[in-house]
Amino acid sequence: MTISIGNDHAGTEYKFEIIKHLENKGYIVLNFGTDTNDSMDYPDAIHPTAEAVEMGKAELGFIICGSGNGAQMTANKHQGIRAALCWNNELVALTRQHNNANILAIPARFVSLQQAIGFVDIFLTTKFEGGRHQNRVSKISCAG
Ligand SMILES: O=C(CO)[C@H](O)[C@H](O)[C@H](O)COP(=O)(O)O
Repeated sequence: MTISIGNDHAGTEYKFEIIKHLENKGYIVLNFGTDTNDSMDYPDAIHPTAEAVEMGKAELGFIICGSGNGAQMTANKHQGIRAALCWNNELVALTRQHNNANILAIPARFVSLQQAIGFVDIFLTTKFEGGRHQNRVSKISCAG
């Protein structure tokens, strides 16, 4: 499975640790940066990260910034993206089970690295439940 990942300067440290974790598990990772701690504009990294998932180049994605908000807002501008901002294990599981989220936004300044890596594992191993949830997910996209 191929994973898309991107971050702003607040998420760089966590991004590199998450990439190591994913590659150790055999995933192919597409890294859209940033790879430094120099201040940058998160949309510049998040748009290509989301586009890779939207275009099918990656099955799932992770976006990391300080609060996770800006990254999530940016990713959800892409028609094929359902990006969820989560800060505990239950929220991560639920957004896969109920929303079929395909990108997880991680608030690097508000969770530990250990928590973030745990979120990654839950996100990748939790399946969408379909059924009544599929009807709702199908309505997320604006008509037209
Ligand atoms: O998405 C964000 C804001 O909505 C992130 O938290 C950014 O990482 C944050 O805004 C960066 O702030 P900084 O003071 O420029 O480091």
